[in-house]
Amino acid sequence: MTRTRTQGMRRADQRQVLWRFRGYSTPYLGMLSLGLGLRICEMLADLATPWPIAAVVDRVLGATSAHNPLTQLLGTFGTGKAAMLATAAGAVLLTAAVSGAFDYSGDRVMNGIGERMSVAIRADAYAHLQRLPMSYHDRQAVGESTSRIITDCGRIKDSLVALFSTLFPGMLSVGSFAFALLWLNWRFGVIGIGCMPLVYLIGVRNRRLGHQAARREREAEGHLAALVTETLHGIRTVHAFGRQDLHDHRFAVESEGALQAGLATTRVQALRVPLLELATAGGIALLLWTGGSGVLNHWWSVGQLVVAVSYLNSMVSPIKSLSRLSVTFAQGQASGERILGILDEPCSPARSEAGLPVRAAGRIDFQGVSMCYGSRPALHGLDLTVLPGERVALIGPNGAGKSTSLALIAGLYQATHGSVLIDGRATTELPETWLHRQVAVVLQDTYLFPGTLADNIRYSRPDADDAEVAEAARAALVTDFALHLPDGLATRLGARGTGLSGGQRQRVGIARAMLADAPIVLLDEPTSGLDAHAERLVIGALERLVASRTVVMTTHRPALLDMATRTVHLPARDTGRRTTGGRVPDACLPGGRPA
Ligand SMILES: Nc1ncnc2c1ncn2[C@@H]1O[C@H](COP(=O)(O)OP(=O)(O)OP(=O)(O)O)[C@@H](O)[C@H]1O
Repeated sequence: MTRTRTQGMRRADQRQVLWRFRGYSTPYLGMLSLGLGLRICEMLADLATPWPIAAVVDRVLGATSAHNPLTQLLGTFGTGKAAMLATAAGAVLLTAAVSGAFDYSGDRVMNGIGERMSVAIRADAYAHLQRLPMSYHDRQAVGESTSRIITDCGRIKDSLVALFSTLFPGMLSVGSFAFALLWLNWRFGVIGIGCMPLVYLIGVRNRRLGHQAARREREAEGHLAALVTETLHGIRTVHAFGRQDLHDHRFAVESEGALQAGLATTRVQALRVPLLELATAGGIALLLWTGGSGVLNHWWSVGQLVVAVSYLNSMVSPIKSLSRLSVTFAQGQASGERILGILDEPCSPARSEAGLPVRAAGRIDFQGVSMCYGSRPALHGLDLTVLPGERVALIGPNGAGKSTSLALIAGLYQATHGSVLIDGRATTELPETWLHRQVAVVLQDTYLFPGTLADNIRYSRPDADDAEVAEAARAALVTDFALHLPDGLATRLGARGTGLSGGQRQRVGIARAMLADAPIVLLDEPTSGLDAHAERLVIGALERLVASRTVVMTTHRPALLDMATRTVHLPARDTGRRTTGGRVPDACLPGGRPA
């Protein structure tokens, strides 16, 4: 009983998944009507297709024409047998050409709707993913997110294209042929319609099995993508330690999962065709038997039986396509769930900048701030005030929470207890866009994007003109090494800035921060990986960056510490509280609140 209820609920949820994307079709309702109109015209041409053949059978080849109203039309261009055959042949060609033209236009319109909708879904999912808080990205592997945006959106596209180019026209075809059979003779109609429930049941069963298999397959593929991305990110380490075999093994384990899920999908697909063939062959056998008896009893003509068999045959092809859709939709549904898994994650709300100064004075307050990453505590009861223009260095052992403190100022995370304030306003209440303009960050390793050196400097302020970029590059000592590059600041960088040394990348990071011209500068161990010479150069650049700004830095390097006007010591987590008090949580509850 419970199981049945759960299954029922799950099925309702599944329907909801597809329904949730309906809003994306609104801009294309006009196109949709046009596409349906074209499909109806195509359908009418398809319905006319067997009639010239039937007329030939009934009037030219000598069968009875009494029951076939269209035989008269055969004589339009002459009543000689040759003329009538030529008329029938021309009519067959004409209906095929008309049907083909409508098929082509209908396909273009309907496929276009599916393609456009899926592009919009992918764009929204990507935009939303980028705006999700760091806590989401911490728990989601990069490869997994990539796989969702690329592969899952691709599967949704396949489903939408199938919906518009196969499901709608297929249902229209099946319905029209069934109706035409009914119009020909109620017995034919009953046989045609009788096949449908069986076909529907086969489709439903396939969809249910296919959905489970597709969900397992997509999860396994997501894990594979995560594995590949992580290995390639760490490819230098892989080569340095020669551990390719280890990664081969991990890949093989994940691949096995994907293989089993893929095979399950194949099994579902393979069963579909024989079941369907059986159902439709039964229908045609019944039609031949009933139809043949009707011809023998002179209830209808041979030509009409030909038309009926042709209609039933024509019903089979869309029915097969429709049943094939069950697996496509099952995959689309599983992928839809994974995309909704992104779209349903809450982003921080957009806030107005009204009443905020263009430029903050630069005061920072930590008021009893504690921070947990999930259930892992990172910072405990920190009270600290940094006045405008001060340069504070946070020092302490590894894991004391120094980087976490900087991340809280930059608004990358929210404190689980207490508040971080900028000019007296809690960062959680500030609009993200405003906060990002007030805070510039130089990290331990500057990430460079594909593009030129100048593009990478301009990343912090896209509206900066060339002169401003060149000035930032000069002040951050980027020009010194850019002069030796083939195209200066216009030199294109390799992926993640390959071709530049660590110190050079840091100087580009400093130029970025300079161009941002923010009143608050955060330095997170910006010289930690550099040799003494590179460090001297980077510190030279940093001295220009920090002038007359509020600076909070973390560093273990004495040369950088010399730039600080004050140092604050953060203790190791288990040694208790920091200087000015605040309760120290021993653990964090799973919800992220300090215990
Ligand atoms: N994104 C994260 N997810 C989960 N735990 C994290 C994350 N970032 C940091 N931590 C944990 O929080 C604690 C504080 O880390 P943090 O990086 O702030 O320390 P730190 O003082 O800057 O250390 P270090 O001197 O080694 O850079 C550590 O125990 C760390 O493992």
